[in-house]
Amino acid sequence: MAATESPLIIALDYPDLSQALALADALDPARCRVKIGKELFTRTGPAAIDAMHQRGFEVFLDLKFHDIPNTVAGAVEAAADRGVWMVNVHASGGRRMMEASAERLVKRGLKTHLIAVTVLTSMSDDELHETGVSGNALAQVERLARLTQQSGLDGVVCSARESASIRELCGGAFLKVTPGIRPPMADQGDQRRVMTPEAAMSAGSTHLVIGRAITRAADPMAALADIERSLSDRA
Ligand SMILES: O=c1ccn([C@@H]2O[C@H](COP(=O)(O)O)[C@@H](O)[C@H]2O)c(=O)[nH]1
Repeated sequence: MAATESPLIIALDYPDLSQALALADALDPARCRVKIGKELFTRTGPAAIDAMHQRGFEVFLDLKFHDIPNTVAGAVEAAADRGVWMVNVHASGGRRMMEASAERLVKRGLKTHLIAVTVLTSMSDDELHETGVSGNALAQVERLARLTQQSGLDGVVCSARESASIRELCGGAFLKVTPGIRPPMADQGDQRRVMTPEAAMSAGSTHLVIGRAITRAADPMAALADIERSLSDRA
């Protein structure tokens, strides 16, 4: 499997494998990675991962594990044994959960990147307050990013609006994987903390997760090409 230099990760949020494969077969693993999330994985199980690997893609398995330390460490190990490039947990699961997961990968010599979700990009400050968090999203993302780094993980999932702060706080090598990416004029949908691809890269995101802006476009490959062009114009 060839590693790509591209920051783009395409979210394959489909209800069946055939739709995911139809897009994957049009994509080039040298130009992007793919993300398998809860919907596709719950429908297909590991078959989706294996199918993407057979096509040469590096896979981000986005199952956002959140459970007791022993359970999450076992799930992370199982994902890494499947050969995925990246897997994630919820940072709000706490230090012991994240440490147990990171230590399990080190103990087994598994190279899968382990990152933690801070505050979902669909959440506004008001929605966050409803869950009992008193500060705003930025303050909570910063708190959880610091905890994630101290726990030995490789980076976080955050919105691109927080990337510059997290770069400042945790350094450039710490991964900032940012969903909530919307090209100019694109429908925001259920996302609340969004940014354009160019602005996200300028803010310090290391990877951009893009789903519906490509998968629901009338011409997904043209939508991808537009995004790539916007990023190369910026460089
Ligand atoms: O905070 C988060 C964490 C994960 N996601 C996932 O990213 C994609 C985004 O899809 P779009 O269609 O581009 O909005 C999706 O798979 C989410 O599960 C996120 O959006 N926010």
